Amino acid sequence: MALFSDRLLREHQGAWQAMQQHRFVCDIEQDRLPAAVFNRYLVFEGNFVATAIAIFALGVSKAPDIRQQRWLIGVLNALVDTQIAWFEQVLAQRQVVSADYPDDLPAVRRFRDGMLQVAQQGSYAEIITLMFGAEWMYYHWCARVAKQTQSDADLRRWVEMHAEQEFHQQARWLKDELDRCAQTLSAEEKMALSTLYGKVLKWEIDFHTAAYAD
Ligand SMILES: Cc1ncc(CO)c(N)n1
Repeated sequence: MALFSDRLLREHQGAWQAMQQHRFVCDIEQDRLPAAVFNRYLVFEGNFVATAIAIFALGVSKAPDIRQQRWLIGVLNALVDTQIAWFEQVLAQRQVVSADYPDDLPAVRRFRDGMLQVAQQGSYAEIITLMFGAEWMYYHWCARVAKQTQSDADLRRWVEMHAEQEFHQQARWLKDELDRCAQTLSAEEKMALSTLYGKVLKWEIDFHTAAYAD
């Protein structure tokens, strides 16, 4: 049986490829991402991790049963403990001060507010679509790029964190969970999720472009 998640990937192949071949991704793959771009990305990305915590928390509150809640709380723990701690340490060590960077760039705001608004107002299936959109895409480029060298140790660690088994399983769980949700959705609801998935990829592309000041 054709999986709904695979249908989304197929329907948005163009945006998927644009993200996989994004300047940011290719610069990392070729070990030529300017440190200033990475620092700027770290500020935006650190803020997004805080948003992701809010999104997953809304997922916990809207989840159909304890099985999903147990898993999502595990994800929340990883974000709250491992990821947030990593940002605090890396930003301090690189002497990156968040206040020195713009906090109102349209592309960064659109991604954050778009994701958060859907999570607040939308269904559990919409939340799973958001995070499947973000994580499955991210795992794929990080797994590819991790085969190459990153001279910046912090950048190397960041890529590894998203190419590792634990993150792969997290992204995989979202894919399976989306397929499980889709079994009980109407054709119209599935069409709406496909549109949402396309928006997430578009927001992601623009978010990554915003790391470049030019
Ligand atoms: C911007 C962005 N998209 C997706 C992921 C994957 O969780 C991430 N960490 N950051």
